[in-house]
Amino acid sequence: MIECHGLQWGAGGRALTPPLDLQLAAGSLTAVIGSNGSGKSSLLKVMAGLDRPLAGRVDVNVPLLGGVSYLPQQQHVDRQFPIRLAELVSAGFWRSRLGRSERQARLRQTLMDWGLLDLQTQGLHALSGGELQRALLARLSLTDAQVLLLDEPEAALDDVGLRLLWQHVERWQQEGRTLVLVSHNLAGLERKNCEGLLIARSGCIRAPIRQFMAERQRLGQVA
Ligand SMILES: Nc1ncnc2c1ncn2[C@@H]1O[C@H](COP(=O)(O)OP(=O)(O)OP(=O)(O)O)[C@@H](O)[C@H]1O
Repeated sequence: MIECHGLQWGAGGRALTPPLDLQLAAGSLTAVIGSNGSGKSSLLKVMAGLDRPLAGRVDVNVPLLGGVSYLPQQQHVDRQFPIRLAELVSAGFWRSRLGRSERQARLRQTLMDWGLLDLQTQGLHALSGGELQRALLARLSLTDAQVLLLDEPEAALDDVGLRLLWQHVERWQQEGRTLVLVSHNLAGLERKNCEGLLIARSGCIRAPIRQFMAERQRLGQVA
């Protein structure tokens, strides 16, 4: 579903890792891990088509428009932008074929699912960090995209929010969607039994998260 061929990425013309060759199957869940500044978010942006690679290429076997959904880190959201929470979430309907009444029903249900119904008329500037994160995830959960790229989806969420997130991740997997998420929460990922991709200057390593946990001492800092 996602293939990287000799991929190099980075800022200011400086590649962050040696060339990466990678194949992620449809329906897979991959956690991108690595220390601060190693290049995880930058990799996700290249996969999402938001940044160009320095070398090599990424092939995503779905249309980039509508086939791929990207969850940014919330510091990239302009909180002064004059829209209400419900309008932000509704952006998930972009390219949807649902009619007006179906959209209204689905929006209401999604706001309820994420505990946001009472906040739907609130401006973005008036939301807490966790509320904004839930809204961004609610927007993502309205899309039909087959590829979901999530940059630190756990950020700012409380226990209830985390439970909702992982319930959705499970559902998206059952629906056969391909998920790539950036995380620093290795212990949490180990419990989900997911695949990892360690981003490091010396080279990227792909292995189950439990293996990274087991070899933490030998590998040094991995998240
Ligand atoms: N717009 C930019 N201009 C210049 N350098 C940048 C830019 N964006 C990122 N970088 C640099 O590229 C490197 C990788 O950044 P990136 O955000 O991908 O790291 P990360 O692994 O996601 O880090 P973190 O765990 O801290 O979120 C860092 O050294 C960062 O300073």
